[in-house]
Amino acid sequence: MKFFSAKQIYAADKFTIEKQQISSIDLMERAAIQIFNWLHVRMQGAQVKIHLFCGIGNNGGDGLALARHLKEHGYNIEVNVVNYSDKRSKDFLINLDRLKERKVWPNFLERDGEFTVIGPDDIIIDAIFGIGLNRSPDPWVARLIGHLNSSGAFILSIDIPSGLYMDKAIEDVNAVIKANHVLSFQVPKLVFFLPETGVFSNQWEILDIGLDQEYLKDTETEFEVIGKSEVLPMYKPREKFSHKGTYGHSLIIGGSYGKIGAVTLSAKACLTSGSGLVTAYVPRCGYVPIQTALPEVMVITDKNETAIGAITFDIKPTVIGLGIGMGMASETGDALSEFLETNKLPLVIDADGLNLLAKHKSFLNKLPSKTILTPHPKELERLIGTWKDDFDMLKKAKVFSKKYDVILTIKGAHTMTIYNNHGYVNSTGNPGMATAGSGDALTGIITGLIAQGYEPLQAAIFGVYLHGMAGDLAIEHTGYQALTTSKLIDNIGMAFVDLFKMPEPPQEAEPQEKP
Ligand SMILES: NC(=O)C1=CN([C@@H]2O[C@H](COP(=O)(O)OP(=O)(O)OC[C@H]3O[C@@H](n4cnc5c(N)ncnc54)[C@H](O)[C@@H]3O)[C@@H](O)[C@H]2O)[C@H](O)CC1
Ligand SMILES: [K+]
Repeated sequence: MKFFSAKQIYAADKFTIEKQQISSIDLMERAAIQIFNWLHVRMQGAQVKIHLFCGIGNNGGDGLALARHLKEHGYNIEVNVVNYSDKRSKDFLINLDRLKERKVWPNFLERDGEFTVIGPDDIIIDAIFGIGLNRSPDPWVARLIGHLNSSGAFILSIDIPSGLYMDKAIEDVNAVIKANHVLSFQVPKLVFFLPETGVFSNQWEILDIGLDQEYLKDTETEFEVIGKSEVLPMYKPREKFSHKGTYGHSLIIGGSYGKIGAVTLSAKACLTSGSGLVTAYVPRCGYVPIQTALPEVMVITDKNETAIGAITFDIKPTVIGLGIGMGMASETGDALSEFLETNKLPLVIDADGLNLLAKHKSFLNKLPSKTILTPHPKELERLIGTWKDDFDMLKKAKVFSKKYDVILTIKGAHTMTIYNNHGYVNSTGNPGMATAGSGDALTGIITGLIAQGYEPLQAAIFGVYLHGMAGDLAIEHTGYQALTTSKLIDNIGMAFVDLFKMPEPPQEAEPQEKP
């Protein structure tokens, strides 16, 4: 699914209105009915106090239309208009009139007014700002937002938590609604996935308001979210008359004294993701542990006992995964430098491999095109320098990726793969995966996919998805805390199987229009 900019969403509205021959107020009504149905299915008429806070734009208009439906179904509502500007939108005004016709009189909140008391068991509907926010809220609106956040009430945000911008960082974290749940229209918003802004939406879901599918399909976007429907077409089925040579030979280079386990995990993940053959290249101290732990994996040892001192081998691998547990010894750096001079094989580089690239920036010019780098944020910082905020980070990552023609897979709650000015945001994975060796497994999976003939960019995107899905399947038996990388690797097979599972049918009753 794509991430659209606010401008593209407005264009989608316009396109839909023209094509479906409806008016903008009809689209707003659809949006409000969807939200009403969502609430009504869950609340079943419960008389919990619902405080609606509506701005003066179309987000506020959605809130007013929702208030009307709630009123008509006997809910216990109180409507507040957050009167932050006199430039009220047309559809806001139409819905204000429709509400007044039903004898609902909103409170108009002004700069110097008092705010209503809200109990912790009440519900707040946040319809103050939507995707149209373009400057910081006035201090009194920020104060109101703080009042709502500290009320302890459940906050349901319409479209986006008020105070979040669609395309830039927050200036004042105290002027953003902390939503318990967000009902967002038609498409996910990039800010739900970025670490600094994602924290304002505890949970979110998308409501279909019938925007034109053709427009959504044909419009190019800078970022997209990667789910099952995006990776399924990438999957390469196994051929009946194939043999292990068909699926490539991966070489995993890394390890140092005390960190042989990293290579073991990576090699195992590589094998499990389908690489035909896997060889580990490790210092001598790694020979016995890897041969013992992984009988399927071949081992080549370095001349040195405890750290890699020369990267030379007489096998012909398809792809190399490099850097896990490798350490930063100066002779290892020299070995990497020499290796990069002549290497033409596709590379996946992680951990100390990345730290060595950051330490010797000249190495970056020696990387084959479309080398995959898999940094976590600290490793990324060493490569691209510091950033002001998430948007700045994405900008710098794109510049870096372009400069060196590398694929950047930036690890996090929503791992993002950046290449060719485009970002692919992963949707699988869970906090249990913040555990030792998780990244080593990812390197192994991506390497294993390249071995089988996946293009590097596809291997990075698909590998990240499978890694997250394996983690998601594993926690069903372990919970977050007890998830180990070994257990994640044990679930890679089922992550492939899951690609072909149909989604479960919805459990809820069908939402209804008005009775
Ligand atoms: N296709 C859809 O997704 C639909 C979405 N709908 C809803 O419409 C809003 C977007 O509405 P818009 O009027 O463009 O913006 P806002 O409601 O966010 O209103 C902001 C309003 O105020 C001005 N403004 C911006 N920042 C400030 C500020 N700091 N202080 C004062 N005023 C400010 C700005 O110029 C706007 O005019 C979307 O989120 C959905 O909720 C439709 O209802 C259906 C289709
Ligand atoms: K909102």
